[in-house]
Amino acid sequence: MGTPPSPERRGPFPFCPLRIKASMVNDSKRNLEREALLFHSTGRPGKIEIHPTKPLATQRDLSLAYSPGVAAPCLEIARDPSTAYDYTAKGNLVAVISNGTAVLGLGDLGALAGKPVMEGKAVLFKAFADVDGIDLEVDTRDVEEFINCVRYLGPSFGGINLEDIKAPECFIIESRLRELMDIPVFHDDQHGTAIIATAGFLNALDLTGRKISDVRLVVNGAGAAAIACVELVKAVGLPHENVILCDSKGVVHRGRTDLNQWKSAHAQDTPLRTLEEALAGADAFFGLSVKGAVTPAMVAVMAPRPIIFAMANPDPEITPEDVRSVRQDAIMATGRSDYPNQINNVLGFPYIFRGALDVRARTINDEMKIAAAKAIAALAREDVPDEVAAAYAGRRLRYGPDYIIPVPFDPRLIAAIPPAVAEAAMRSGVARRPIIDMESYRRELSARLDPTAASLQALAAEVQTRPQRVVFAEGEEEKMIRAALAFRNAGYGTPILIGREERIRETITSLGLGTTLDGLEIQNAKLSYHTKHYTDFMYRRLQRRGSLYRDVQRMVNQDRNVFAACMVALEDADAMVTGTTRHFHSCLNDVLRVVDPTPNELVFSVTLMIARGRTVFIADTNVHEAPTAEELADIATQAAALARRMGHEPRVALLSYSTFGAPVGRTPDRSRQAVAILEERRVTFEFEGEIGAHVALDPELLSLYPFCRLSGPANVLIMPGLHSANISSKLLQKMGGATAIGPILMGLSRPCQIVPMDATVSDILHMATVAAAEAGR
Ligand SMILES: NC(=O)C1=CN([C@@H]2O[C@H](COP(=O)(O)OP(=O)(O)OC[C@H]3O[C@@H](n4cnc5c(N)ncnc54)[C@H](OP(=O)(O)O)[C@@H]3O)[C@@H](O)[C@H]2O)C=CC1
Ligand SMILES: CC(=O)C(=O)O
Ligand SMILES: [Mg+2]
Repeated sequence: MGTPPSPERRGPFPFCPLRIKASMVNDSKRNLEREALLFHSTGRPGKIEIHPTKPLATQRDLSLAYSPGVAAPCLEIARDPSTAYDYTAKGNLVAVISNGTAVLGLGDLGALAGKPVMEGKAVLFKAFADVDGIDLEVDTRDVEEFINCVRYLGPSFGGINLEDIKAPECFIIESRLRELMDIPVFHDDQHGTAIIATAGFLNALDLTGRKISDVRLVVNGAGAAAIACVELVKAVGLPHENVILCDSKGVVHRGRTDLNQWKSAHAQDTPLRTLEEALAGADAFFGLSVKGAVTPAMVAVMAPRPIIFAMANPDPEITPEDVRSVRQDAIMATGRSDYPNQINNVLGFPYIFRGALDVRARTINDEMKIAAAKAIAALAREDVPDEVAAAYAGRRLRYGPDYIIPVPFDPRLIAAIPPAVAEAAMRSGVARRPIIDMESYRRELSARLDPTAASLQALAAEVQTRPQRVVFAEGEEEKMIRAALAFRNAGYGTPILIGREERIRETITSLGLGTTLDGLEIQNAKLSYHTKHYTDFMYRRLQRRGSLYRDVQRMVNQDRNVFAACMVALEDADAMVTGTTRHFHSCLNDVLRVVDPTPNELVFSVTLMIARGRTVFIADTNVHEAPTAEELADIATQAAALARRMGHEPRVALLSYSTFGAPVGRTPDRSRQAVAILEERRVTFEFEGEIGAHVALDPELLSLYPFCRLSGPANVLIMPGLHSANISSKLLQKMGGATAIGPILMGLSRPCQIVPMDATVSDILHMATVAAAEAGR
């Protein structure tokens, strides 16, 4: 590793290029599995926890939340059950209920083993549609026992999302529970899948110029998802005789005596017996069965411009690569997020329940399902706004064969699907609380979502299209190695680990993270052929700042941060990340010895805090102990620019303990002067101060100051000093349960990021991505 590369490997990036080999693909799969296990087990095990929405700190709180006060809402609800929606969480709460008999396409794993999927669905409910989901795993395969367990849960929830229950039991369970309960009961694998598949199908028909009445569809799988998909496409116009269904025994035909009533309803009088025979000349294929059920030879004989939706999870019936090997004219979709056209019920259930809950629908009927399918199909045909396209950079998000369905991180989904569902519920008479003003409902829906997830996704996508060489300075540390491998596997570019190759290799092997170093680069500072060049560079910088040549030589040889920063400064790498073994300031000093600040910018840090669906940018969380008014104005300006880059229209508050002059003091003066400087600079973002955090974040308190120039609660909080910024962000994390992204180091002329010492692998990966995105701009 320490020898110079051969001349032909020199160039803008004089190191080994990223090579994708079979061993890397296997490693990547193994890494994903290991990372998934660590993801689920790190910190508090699992993916969800419950937060109270009311204070419970005093005797008074206790007597309101619990006995004796709680008696009042109990009596109100007893008198008028509909007030349960006013006094309890019922109206926004959905139970994700499973017995684990058809967990994804993995089969009957049982109730307990299905729990990670159900927790995942609960998380998606929250993240995409602000619905509170809770998973309930019911440990029985007996239909009656299952029904009896669920039927009495109605008072607790606004809706029931049944998940991963195999056919045919799921049909009986769902239809009986729908009769027994007066809240929506929705089997996601049936209807969620059917809605999304139908939306994609309508668009694929449109793009291939087919009329639904002429199309011949073959469906592999005759279980929950497949039967529901067939029923919905028939409901939108596909003739019954045009659909051939296959199960594990082949074509579902009239001559079979082993069919249940749900399969029988779709059986055809046909001589066809196998999937292969059925696919000859077929226009379209839906796979809702198992991995690998379809071969390239089968799709080779389909009609011209075939529509192929291989939706088994986690692995499709046939991969897009295998389809492409025989059919370049196919419209191809899978259930996965790593290929174009993801036909997955994640696009449906959060939003369908959002709409149904918001009108307190009694049920989710066919009108609501068809309205959802049409809304999704219509959204895909609309022009994709820049911020959505940016989140999937490198993918052509324009209505066409590779974009027949919106992408999951499209923030327009929440304003498009729930209103369609709610309107259909009102039209079909199942809405118990109709929405009068649809326009303001749409606005409310958009405001429910925080743009941070989409903007982080945008950064990741940006990096995937412009991969970068990122130095992971503490290259022998386990967390850094794991983050570097994740960086490589995500296609973000080449990670460069600083350290001894043998040590790094041993760690990778002992972690079971594969055997290949392909796509990774290792630089041992002591042996590197760069050392001389870097030492000369550093000596030029430090010779008049008290350093002898030998001091500088030792620094480059022994200090990984200095070596890594030299790589970045001299453009042997694009960005760096460090911080897990030394304190922030020590790392920052190392970096500042090598990398200059951007002219006219201040070096400081911003931390994004995400709590309860709201993001605030807090600055300066790490660098300036007592910023001057001028510095506060610079921090405000640079932080506002970052917020804007991340999809948030900045509303900057210069915080203090004082609000508009009360009480007076020296610290508020600095914030007030900073506001005056921003006024002079005629900046193009909203700002206000000095102002207390409680006022800046609360629209009601803000309304007490009608002259205040913030149009809504602040989202960029400029603290008067390091103590308040640093302490409040840590308090938010530790006591408020906020998620932190950062600190993001601002104002350096080359991208270098320093993670906190307790950073997780995901934190390091996030910051490497932030640094790489900055390098790519
Ligand atoms: N993309 C998405 O959003 C979704 C995808 N799915 C996927 O659909 C698949 C089925 O799920 P679900 O309907 O819930 O499960 P079910 O258990 O209800 O149904 C499975 C069906 O697959 C059939 N099957 C199994 N092996 C084969 C085979 N080799 N050839 C043909 N058919 C076969 C079974 O046949 P038999 O009746 O003879 O046993 C059964 O009809 C899973 O892979 C799941 O991940 C499900 C929901 C959503
Ligand atoms: C996506 C989903 O629900 C499934 O594969 O079961
Ligand atoms: Mg499922």
